[in-house]
Amino acid sequence: MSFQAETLTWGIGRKTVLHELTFSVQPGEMLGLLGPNGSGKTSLLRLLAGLKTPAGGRVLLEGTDLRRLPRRDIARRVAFVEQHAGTTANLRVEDVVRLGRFPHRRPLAGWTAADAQAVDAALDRAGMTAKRGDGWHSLSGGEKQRAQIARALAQTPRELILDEPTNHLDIQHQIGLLRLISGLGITSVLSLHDLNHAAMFCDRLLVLHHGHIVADGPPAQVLTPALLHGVFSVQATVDPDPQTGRPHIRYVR
Ligand SMILES: Nc1ncnc2c1ncn2[C@@H]1O[C@H](COP(=O)(O)OP(=O)(O)OP(=O)(O)O)[C@@H](O)[C@H]1O
Repeated sequence: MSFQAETLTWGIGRKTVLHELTFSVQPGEMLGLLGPNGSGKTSLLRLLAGLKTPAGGRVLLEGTDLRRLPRRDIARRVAFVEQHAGTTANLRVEDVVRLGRFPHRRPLAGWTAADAQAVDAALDRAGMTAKRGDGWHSLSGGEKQRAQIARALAQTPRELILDEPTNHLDIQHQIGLLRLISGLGITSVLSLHDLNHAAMFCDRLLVLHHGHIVADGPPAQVLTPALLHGVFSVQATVDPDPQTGRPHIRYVR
């Protein structure tokens, strides 16, 4: 098992945001996290990345409670692309991507050929090689997003967590990014708002509603008209795509 959440609960002040969530993520699986605005997706992703501490229950990473793992050990294998991640420093794209190597570097050790190779490969996979020398502030929103993804890939993670990674991307780059993630062969957990994209690429979908898991399974099992109406308050028909057999949603206006 990559991640296991056991009766995971988190809240802020008196408000419980996530209610006793139990689920697991298999190694190599691409898990899509769906839910309306405010349903708790970002909170859950931050708990999985060890950036928040559960109020109840726990998160296990390959069987070990995240709270027992040093931050650096987590960073060596789990990469997190946050929503609105950025930097105020005037760094070049390449410098931002190089930050992904930090958890792998030993104190006083220099920059190695393996570090350079990981950065080059990450820039290439994220389609950012041509922009590597550009200043952060000169990038468009979508380019910043892809540079953050390159930073995460430079970390050579075994688990990749992404919070709405297709935000700000044009359609070509949305599809390209989801294809890239699904082709990595590593465990990934990502929140998405485009349900058809989730159906096209994810192995499994987990749906949150008011901080509760209301569905967990393969896309064809999860994305039913009843769920779309009950959770997302939309009328839609769902048919299997003739080529892939995966569900395709048509919304009713
Ligand atoms: N630091 C915080 N302070 C106050 N409320 C918070 C905080 N973090 C989360 N919440 C609340 O928890 C709930 C879930 O928020 P979260 O950002 O996890 O939802 P989400 O599903 O990612 O939403 P969206 O799709 O809009 O990004 C919201 O009601 C939010 O206001």
